[in-house]
Amino acid sequence: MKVGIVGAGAVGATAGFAMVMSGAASEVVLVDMNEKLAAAQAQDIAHAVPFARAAQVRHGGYAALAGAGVVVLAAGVAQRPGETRLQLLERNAAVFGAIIPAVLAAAPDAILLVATNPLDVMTQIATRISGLPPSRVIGSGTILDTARFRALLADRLGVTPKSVHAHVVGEHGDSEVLLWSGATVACLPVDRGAERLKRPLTAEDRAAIDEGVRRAAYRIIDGKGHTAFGIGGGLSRIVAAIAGDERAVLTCSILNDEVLGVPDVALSLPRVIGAGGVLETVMPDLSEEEAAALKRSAEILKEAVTSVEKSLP
Ligand SMILES: NC(=O)C1=CN([C@@H]2O[C@H](COP(=O)(O)OP(=O)(O)OC[C@H]3O[C@@H](n4cnc5c(N)ncnc54)[C@H](O)[C@@H]3O)[C@@H](O)[C@H]2O)C=CC1
Ligand SMILES: CC(=O)C(=O)O
Repeated sequence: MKVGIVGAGAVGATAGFAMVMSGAASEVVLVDMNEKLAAAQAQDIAHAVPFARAAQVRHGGYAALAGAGVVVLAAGVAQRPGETRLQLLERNAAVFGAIIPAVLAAAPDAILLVATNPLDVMTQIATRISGLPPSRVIGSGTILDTARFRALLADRLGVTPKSVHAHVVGEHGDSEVLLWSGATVACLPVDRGAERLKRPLTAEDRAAIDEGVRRAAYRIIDGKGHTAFGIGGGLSRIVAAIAGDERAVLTCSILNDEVLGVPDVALSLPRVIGAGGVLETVMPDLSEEEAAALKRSAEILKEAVTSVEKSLP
């Protein structure tokens, strides 16, 4: 599948690299207002193709996106150390107002895959600006936070992350909700599995994992200025699910009609992803505490989107 990427910075370029190395995309086109950067990133990724499956990688203007099945939106500004994702809102909303009409003029049938932060609000804004159905405007959402949760739990339990089934829902950001009640390992609820693995989970372990997931981006940005590898892998995974019509269950963000009484809000829930984009949404069973936290997350996002809606085109 041909994939366009608008925004050839750290996230866009790493996603392109991951798609080429994993074989998720057969063609990658990078577009950026900084054409010199897009050209350099495309060349650099193209030089990895001999080590991967055959793929074409190039840069271009918006017209070069024609025929793309997915266009990743990774343009905009990133957090500075200490800044929250929601603080980026106004600056990145203006960027989407400029780029989405240009993307759709060139690739009207593409699924939009949003990476720009604040992720959920940008997904909602992209849905509104594009006029596409929510199933075709997908935010990477908590696919990254879910990966972080699985990685930290797996490390604590001494197993591979692929053997840990645990999800993060809600905002891709500070109010995200780790679903401990549904987490499993070795066909057992995670607490029982941990005991049988002789690595019981204490309240302190859970708190440390929660903090490790929720604060991961802040810590990485403090150390290296940005995050890119985790999200690059996550975007590539979503593209593979669409390209292969996999019906994979991934935690991604789309505009929901309603979440726990909060209307018209984009946030992440487990979604079935295939050729048409989001094919189904599966509301998980939640403990009372998790339901309250998810509702709070929806309210925070609704407040943020309402604050920026007036200035939208
Ligand atoms: N969804 C997620 O889990 C993650 C999201 N992000 C977000 O991804 C976004 C990109 O982050 P980075 O790649 O680190 O930033 P970056 O600054 O390295 O790249 C952004 C690129 O967007 C381009 N750009 C800006 N305005 C544009 C426009 N109007 N048209 C075309 N190109 C434009 C810039 O020239 C730049 O090359 C940020 O909002 C960041 O917060 C970052 C990590 C994880
Ligand atoms: C920056 C960001 O959103 C992340 O790494 O989670």
